[in-house]
Amino acid sequence: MVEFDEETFLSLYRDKIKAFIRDILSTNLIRNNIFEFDIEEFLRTYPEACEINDAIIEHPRKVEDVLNYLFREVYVELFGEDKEIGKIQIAFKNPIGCEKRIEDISSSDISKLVKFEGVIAKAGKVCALLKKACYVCPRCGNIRYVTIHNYFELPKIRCNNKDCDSEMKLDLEESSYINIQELEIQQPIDLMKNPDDPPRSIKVFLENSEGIYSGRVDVVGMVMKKRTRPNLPVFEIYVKSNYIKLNESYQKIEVRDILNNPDLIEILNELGKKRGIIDILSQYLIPQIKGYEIVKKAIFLQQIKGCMKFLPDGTPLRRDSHILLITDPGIGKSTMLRRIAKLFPQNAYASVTTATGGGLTANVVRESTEIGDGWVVKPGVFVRANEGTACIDELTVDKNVMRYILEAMESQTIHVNKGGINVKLPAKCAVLAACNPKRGRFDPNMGVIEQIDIPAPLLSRFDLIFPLKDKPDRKKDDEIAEHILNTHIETATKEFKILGEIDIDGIKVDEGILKNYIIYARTCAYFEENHALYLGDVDERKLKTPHLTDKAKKIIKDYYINMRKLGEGDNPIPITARQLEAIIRISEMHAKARLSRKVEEEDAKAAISIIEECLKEIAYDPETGAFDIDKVAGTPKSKMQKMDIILDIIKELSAISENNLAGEDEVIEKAQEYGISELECEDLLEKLKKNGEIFSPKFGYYRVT
Ligand SMILES: Nc1ncnc2c1ncn2[C@@H]1O[C@H](COP(=O)(O)OP(=O)(O)OP(=O)(O)O)[C@@H](O)[C@H]1O
Repeated sequence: MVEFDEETFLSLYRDKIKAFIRDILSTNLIRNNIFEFDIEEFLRTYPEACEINDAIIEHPRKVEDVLNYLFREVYVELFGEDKEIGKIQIAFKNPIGCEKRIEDISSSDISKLVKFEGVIAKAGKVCALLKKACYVCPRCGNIRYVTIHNYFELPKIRCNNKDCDSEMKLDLEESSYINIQELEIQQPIDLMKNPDDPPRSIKVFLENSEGIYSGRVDVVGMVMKKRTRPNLPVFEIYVKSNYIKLNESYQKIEVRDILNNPDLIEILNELGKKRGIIDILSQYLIPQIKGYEIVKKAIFLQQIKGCMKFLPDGTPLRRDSHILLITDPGIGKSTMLRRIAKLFPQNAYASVTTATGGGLTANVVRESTEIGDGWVVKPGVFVRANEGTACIDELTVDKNVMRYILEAMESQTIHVNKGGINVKLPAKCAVLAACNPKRGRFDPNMGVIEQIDIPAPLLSRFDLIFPLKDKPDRKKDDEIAEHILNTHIETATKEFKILGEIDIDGIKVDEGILKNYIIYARTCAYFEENHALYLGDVDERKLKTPHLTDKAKKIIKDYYINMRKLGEGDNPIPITARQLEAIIRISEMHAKARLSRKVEEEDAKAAISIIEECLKEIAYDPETGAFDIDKVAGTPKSKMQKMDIILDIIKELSAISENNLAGEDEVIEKAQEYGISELECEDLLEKLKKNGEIFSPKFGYYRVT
């Protein structure tokens, strides 16, 4: 390491640095007591001063002290003396050549500047850190201000008056403090050399923090060491930082990569023109699973996401479609979910068998921390999947967990308020959930909805619900067996056909092209008008996106009106506005998936056919032989009628009884006159009790509320 000589440094860079600081101070306000020294910007202004970057990386603290001193000179020249100036800190931004993976940060980096990317795995409370310590000499009254760099040991300061050498005392009242927050940053799986290794993490002390609790971040900081035990020469590594930036969303970064690659754009645009491109790419999305074409298509469209739309007041409309797979065992649901979770860094997988409610949403727990009172926020899967897809397997194994999932899906934010930490974390993600039926396998003699062990409020959150039954079918079984055997042969011989790249009219499509196509479509980057936005500062509100044509709007409206007609009179209500919005969202996804500038008839028809595929499986009421969307909301029309009959029976019996109560046996006996079996009557009584429509003041007796 080249030694740092302050004299030489000042002689080389003093004037350039002061001029650079003066320019910035003359045009920018200082936010949050941080002056960001943008190294890239400085080198663009003074390209001949390139060694300064190495000096900063090798000796960040010494250069920071010199810059602090020069900053103060310029500040006083421009604005005069200011007692607040002592609190202002220098933050290094955009250093060049010190990017590292978390797993590569080691003792050789101690006291050096590093830049790394990671996901916030834990975030403590924002506390106050003694930054500029005021020391007073008890003998001669001399005062000294000392910047504290090492949090774990306060320096012993002696008086520097010529005839006094007393040890000075710390005056906490006159010292100045800054915010500090303890974070644990975890290496993202997509940046791991070996994704199967346990992810590495590092402790970061963020100075001047405004409070950051989740997200993927870029960190620039100095590697420090902290003795693990007083008399042991062993040190723990951590990073002291005052520059942390929420990573730009992956879409923006990837779009830039695409837009800077004209050949790739040409391939993607060509693909968008191919007939049946959506069906082809949907099948290629999950190559290891044979069949379930419409499910894979819905999952592919879910990855494309709907159009970003905002109300006049700036409120974003939900553009994600939530999908639920309810399958017999061994269908391949876990394989599908894991495949989607691995597709993009912002997609995440969790199984309710191992996750807790907090693990899925966010937890505030007490942990051993270096600073603060130990309360830390641990973002869960929904927060980590922000802007992506949360793949939740075995959804129904824990009823308590479903309550957490409902909140996340309704508000797309996770609110945590515990241990003095009160924050809202973003969880704008699509949900791809999967579970088995109530009894583990579908019973062909019961309706689908009765076999779904999910509370109605959560069930109705899903735009698309696919019950996948494992019915023996010679042709299908033959195809699946052939497919599984071939994929196993391919993985053994490494000659990939099914799992390898595909050829679409001469265009070779591999996983990379597929991912780029999805991002290209999802972000509407195929609109030339959006290129400038993505190459500059992206403002989603200004993005051009496809919109419904009149013909598409008419098709959707006619479908909705006709389906609602089925609900006239005493018929069950077949569809609600929520399904209408789902059709709009899926139509937009379909248009984007073929790189269309408009949502046209074919998109509307495709969306309706997907919705119909679901409705016919889950909202079909065998008793009435019609669609009944209330089945999804929990009570089909025919069941609603039966509940009304039971209520009337209880009212009649209560009116003529001495104790004004209806006995269960009489209710069951009377109900049989209306064709309601004993078992069903007991089920209906339970439902009515749960709805609070009846209550039981005495065991075996009921009264209408
Ligand atoms: N249609 C299919 N095509 C190819 N492989 C399949 C298909 N269905 C199941 N498999 C294979 O069967 C195995 C079981 O799949 P998986 O574990 O995803 O089933 P599952 O639906 O999650 O089962 P469970 O509900 O019991 O968890 C996997 O190796 C999967 O690749």
